[in-house]
Amino acid sequence: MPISAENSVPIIFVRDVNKTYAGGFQALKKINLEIKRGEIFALLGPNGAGKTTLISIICGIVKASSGTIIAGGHDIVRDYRAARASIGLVPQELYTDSFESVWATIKFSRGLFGKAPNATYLEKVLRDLSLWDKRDAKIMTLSGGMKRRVLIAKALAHEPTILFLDEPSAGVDVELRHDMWRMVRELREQGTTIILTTHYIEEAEDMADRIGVISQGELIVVEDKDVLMRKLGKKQLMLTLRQPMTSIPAELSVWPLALSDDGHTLVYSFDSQKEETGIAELLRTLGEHNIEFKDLRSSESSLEDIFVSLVHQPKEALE
Ligand SMILES: Nc1ncnc2c1ncn2[C@@H]1O[C@H](COP(=O)(O)OP(=O)(O)OP(=O)(O)O)[C@@H](O)[C@H]1O
Repeated sequence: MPISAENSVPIIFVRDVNKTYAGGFQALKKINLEIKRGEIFALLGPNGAGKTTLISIICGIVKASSGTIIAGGHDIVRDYRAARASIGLVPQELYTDSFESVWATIKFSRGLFGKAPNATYLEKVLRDLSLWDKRDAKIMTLSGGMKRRVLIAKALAHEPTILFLDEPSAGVDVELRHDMWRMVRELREQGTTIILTTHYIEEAEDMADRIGVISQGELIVVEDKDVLMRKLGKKQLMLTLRQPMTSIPAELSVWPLALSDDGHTLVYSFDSQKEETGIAELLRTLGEHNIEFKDLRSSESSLEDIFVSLVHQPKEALE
């Protein structure tokens, strides 16, 4: 999407949002977040971290205890209808046991947001989701996967500029996942902003422009995916030894080395950001001590490794 003054303004502002549920549990702690127009933003976090709560607040389903949210230029409390009209939400749960047909349901959804009928657009949405043949079927007769497709069609029926997908891949088959991600990419190309939560971290690694990590109600990181991977990613060099070891020799104790349980592999962790990785010196030192290896390979941490270290030792990971 071309950069212009209009699309450089974030499409969602979340300011100092707190949420304490009726029982006294604080699910969100002072969340501040800006979502850029036209980006794919992945919100990651372990179970119960507060992802659905945050999405539900932005979509006006749950009320924040304090704080302000502007979505699509509208305050979500003072100007709820206008804010909500700019948002499409694909929720986690399937509450679609309706007697209505697929077509009637999405037509109704569009009307709810005050949009003029547009059969051509709705047909495209159904075709893109392979639902066109099912347009006259009653929703309650559809399979779980088909119902999920209907939820996506419903969310898109009023042509929202912001689309939320809450755990879109949970329990869906490969085909639907492919269709969904193809659509998401297409929507992004047309300028739609997409915010998703997912437990499939490889998916966020594939799809997202930026990543937010939420843990115990706090947003601990918001970063460009590539920057995050570069900044927090660690590399490892694995050396398969010619002779297994029972422990790391004392002369190598200054090196950050680990030995595999079977004693066959030495693992050297290094910071790929640094100019000096230390590999050349390590290999020289091994040679001096007649430690021979028969194979050598390197690996890079995945977003999943980074996510796990962030959630378990946020301070260490961010230092
Ligand atoms: N209506 C509610 N009343 C009280 N506590 C709630 C309510 N809804 C959610 N919570 C609690 O708030 C916390 C955050 O829940 P939330 O559903 O936002 O997490 P999540 O990150 O979406 O988790 P998951 O990955 O499991 O979907 C959890 O501890 C949950 O038990």
